[in-house]
Amino acid sequence: HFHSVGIAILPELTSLYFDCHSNLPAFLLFAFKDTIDLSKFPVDRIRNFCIIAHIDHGKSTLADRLLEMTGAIATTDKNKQVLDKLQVERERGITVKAQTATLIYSHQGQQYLLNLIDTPGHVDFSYEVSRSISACQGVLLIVDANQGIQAQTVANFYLAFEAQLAIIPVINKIDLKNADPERVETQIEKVFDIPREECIRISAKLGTNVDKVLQAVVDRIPAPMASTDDPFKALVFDSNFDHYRGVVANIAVFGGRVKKGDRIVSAYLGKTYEVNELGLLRPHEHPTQKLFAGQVGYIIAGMKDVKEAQIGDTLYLQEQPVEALPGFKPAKAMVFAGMYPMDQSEYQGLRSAIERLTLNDSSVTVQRDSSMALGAGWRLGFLGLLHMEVFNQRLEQEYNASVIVTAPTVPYKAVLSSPKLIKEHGSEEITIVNPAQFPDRSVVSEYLEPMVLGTILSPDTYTGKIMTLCLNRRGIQKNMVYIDDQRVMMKYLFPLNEIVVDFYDLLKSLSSGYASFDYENAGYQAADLIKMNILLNGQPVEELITIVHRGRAYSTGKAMCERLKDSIPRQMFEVAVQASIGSKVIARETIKAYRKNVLAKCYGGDITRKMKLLKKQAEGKKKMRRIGNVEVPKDAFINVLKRKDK
Ligand SMILES: Nc1nc2c(ncn2[C@@H]2O[C@H](COP(=O)(O)OP(=O)(O)OP(=O)(O)O)[C@@H](O)[C@H]2O)c(=O)[nH]1
Repeated sequence: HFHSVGIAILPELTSLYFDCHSNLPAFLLFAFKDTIDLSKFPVDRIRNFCIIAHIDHGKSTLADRLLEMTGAIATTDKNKQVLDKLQVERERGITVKAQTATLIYSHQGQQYLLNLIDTPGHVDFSYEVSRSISACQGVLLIVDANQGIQAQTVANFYLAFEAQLAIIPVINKIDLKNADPERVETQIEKVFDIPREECIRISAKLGTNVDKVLQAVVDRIPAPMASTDDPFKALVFDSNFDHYRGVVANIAVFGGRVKKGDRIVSAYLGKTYEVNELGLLRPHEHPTQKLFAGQVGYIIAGMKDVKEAQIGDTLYLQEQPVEALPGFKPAKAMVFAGMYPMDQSEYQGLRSAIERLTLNDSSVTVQRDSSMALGAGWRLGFLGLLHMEVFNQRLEQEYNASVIVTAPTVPYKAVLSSPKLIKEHGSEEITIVNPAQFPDRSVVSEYLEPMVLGTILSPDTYTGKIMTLCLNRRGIQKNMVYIDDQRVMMKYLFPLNEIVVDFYDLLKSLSSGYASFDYENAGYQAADLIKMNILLNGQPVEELITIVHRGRAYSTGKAMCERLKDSIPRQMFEVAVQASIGSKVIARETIKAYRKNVLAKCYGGDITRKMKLLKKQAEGKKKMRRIGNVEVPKDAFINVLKRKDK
């Protein structure tokens, strides 16, 4: 038996041998390390938890330390943010997709199986947090010892609190010079009503007190309520797509057991599949023979599309049907934008890139769309603007696709008054995700706009500026409380449209980075809305059709024209930039003519330099969209919406 194992894993053995200076212990160590007998972990020695926090408070760093301390990964400098696998995640230093890892931890002579789910901190991805929470019994709520409680700390706390999970407050970054754990403990007592004695002070970076976190996980988080004697029942809490093996679903087993070869049914679609592979995520896939009640792992069962492994779906054995678990609400798209290929010849390529990317992100909604100006394309729905930017960046980076993205819009509603239209749509109320299709006032009895309840936390020195900003964005203050002697928490009701593009950036800059913001859906409200067109030399620009509040039409139109003037380079002729409502022009700017001669820099006849410059100019042009005879840089469509409130 040893011989066969030894040959199969020789490279690992060699390196272990050098570490240990003795062949045999290394050999045994590896042999033990690689075989996990899951049946040795009865339910009472399993803990399922996730780490939740405001962005950058150190979730991923703490996850790395926990993985290292339990031997799931080696202690090297290379293991920074091991769970952040995507290129965008590493570049932007943010977690976009929740990841799972199983750890084996020895505590007071017992071995425990700990399932850790790392979650993203940004508001756009709070949907990932709520689904991670549904697979857990407890959370580590991380708070930065310097920054204290922030908006997402509050939002995430309530997600865990409402799900009745055990909450372990962890104060991170105590190594920082300005760390003030005392003050953070006061905030935790005041805002969350958790006694300060329950807080664990750590430095995830240096590893200080991280062992106490592991102990607390075992001592304070209850074991899952699940029994291996029940019929098999599992919750799909995440899924992703692998080109070779199909859908890999992450599951939390709520009862019974499942093994390779079993025939399972997805409750949502009622389809039957055969289990090809299953196992743990440590954090890389680690196949096992079975998965038992209480455990968290992955399963591959020949599903061809992530839609077959719906998040929140229940899996059960074909011969033992069970009642489906409650599941959870599907993610709701809050921001819509059109996506079109730069050139219609790239349509097929872009289609397959979008298809492949959405295979892995089921929260993006895709509808085919077409426009006179842009040709055939799609209208995509995202959870927020960052989500949209990340998706766009992934399209460009991972699939080398070049796309035109139209100005983002929120889902408005209209209550129709025309019986003909009501019949056509099959209902009185319609949702409008494409401003070009905004119905005229004459056929509508009421327009409705989506609202959100925003939470802002900030040092009180910025309160005045923040209140002015909120007022400018049609915000209505609902509440304001002090969470300690210097910091305030404010609640505002906003139209989603007013905060979706740049509110967060402005809030950050006017508070020197100290204020934080989060929001949740707050239904719809009636609003006086109109459609505004932007024209370039008299030609309407479809990407820039905007729905505005009537009272804002003039100022928004003026600001958009001004910004468009700044984003469009001068052309060889004069360009008029206009905003209009119906046929009435409400604002105008002029871009003066200018002749750009790229060859002016070349003296004489160096032909290769000349060719190089011409090529560079042609590449620059590819990033431009031609409207009438005007060249517009493709990022102008989004930049033009970003306001510069004072
Ligand atoms: N000084 C100090 N820095 C830390 C500590 N823990 C994390 N950091 C740093 O804080 C920054 C953010 O840490 P991450 O672990 O990426 O934070 P996160 O909460 O996972 O961030 P998101 O995934 O984007 O929500 C990184 O630069 C870390 O190096 C700590 O204990 N001390």
